[in-house]
Amino acid sequence: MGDIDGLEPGARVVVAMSGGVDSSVVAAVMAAQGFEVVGVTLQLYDHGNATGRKGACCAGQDIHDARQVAERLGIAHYVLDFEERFRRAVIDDFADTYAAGRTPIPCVRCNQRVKFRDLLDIARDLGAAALATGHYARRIEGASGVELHRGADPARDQSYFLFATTQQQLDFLRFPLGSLVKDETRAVAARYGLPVAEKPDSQDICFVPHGDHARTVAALRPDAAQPGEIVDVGGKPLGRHEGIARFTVGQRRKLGVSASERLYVVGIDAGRHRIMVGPRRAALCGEAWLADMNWLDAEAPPAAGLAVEVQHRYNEPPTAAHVEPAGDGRMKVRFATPQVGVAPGQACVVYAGARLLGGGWIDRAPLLQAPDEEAGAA
Ligand SMILES: Nc1ncnc2c1ncn2[C@@H]1O[C@H](COP(=O)(O)OP(=O)(O)OP(=O)(O)O)[C@@H](O)[C@H]1O
Repeated sequence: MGDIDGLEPGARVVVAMSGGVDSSVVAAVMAAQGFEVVGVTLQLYDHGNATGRKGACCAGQDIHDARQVAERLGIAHYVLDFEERFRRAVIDDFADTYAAGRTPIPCVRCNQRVKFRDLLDIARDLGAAALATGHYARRIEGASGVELHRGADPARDQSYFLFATTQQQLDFLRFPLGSLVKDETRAVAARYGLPVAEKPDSQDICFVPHGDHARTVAALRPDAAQPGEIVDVGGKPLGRHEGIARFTVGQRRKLGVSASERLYVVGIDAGRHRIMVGPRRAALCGEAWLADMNWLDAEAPPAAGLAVEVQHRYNEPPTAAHVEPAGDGRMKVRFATPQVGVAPGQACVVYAGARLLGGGWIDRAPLLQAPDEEAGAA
């Protein structure tokens, strides 16, 4: 297992332990290699709040699992109450983004605002030489600094969620699972007799029970759950919906309208609680404007018109594109092939092969065929 390079033998390392199999394996392997491992688990949310019992239900189980793994390994382990910070930095942003008709990615916000900021500071305060996580991404020492690369397991690669990582954070981080595939991780867990070796993979968004994100948003921002109209690109009503938070641009399932051809969400008008749908040709987008761009190689922002590959959604394959400054602080991406599902709020991440160069938040993604004015654009 690679990627613990640059650390002195026996150095103190903080491992971010979620209670899942991945970070448990990181802790086990680093402890076995002689590092002084300090496990830290963040209490991020608590579905047991309603019962008044702290740590009840899922979050509590994960903390319990992390504690058991730490005991088994004989390492120090701390649980930190981050609920308030996580709510402010991640959950509120998640709800606000949906309420604005956009599609959030809470995992990036969590890495950016919680794990790689507050937790990283705590690791430094604890005198650690590094903060290690169970992310599937590779960190490679390059000629001009540390580079971030896709994880070796294409089905697990999490580099997309790490696009907002700064060079300074990357210097301190370690991703020891980056060169493994998940089956290997589970085999290592079994070899070390970790109680979580068979634990199922965690759900998509840790703080959303049963994957029902619309319900979570509705509880926080009732406005996003207001019913509204579903219209075609000409503004003609086709049906009704139960809240804009149930939709993302590019969505084609569970639209609740029947049509002779397959329909996609092409726009979400939060002000009018309106979802606009259209056939594939109406859903195509040739360009996107990215805000809050983060380049990992700060010395070398790309030349105008840099030819790269971009990924505009986690589950989307990368696609050829040109990236250039838009002149207003944003970056403009021109897709070589028009794309469907370029959703404001998602990240558009720029790669050169397996190397992650940077990324930004999709701010605006105009459709190739502008819809009628009255229908309301994305
Ligand atoms: N509550 C938490 N406390 C501390 N670290 C965490 C927590 N949640 C996640 N992490 C860290 O962030 C990494 C990536 O988080 P993610 O939610 O994607 O986990 P995962 O891929 O399901 O991994 P795992 O099997 O370790 O849960 C984890 O491997 C772990 O190092």
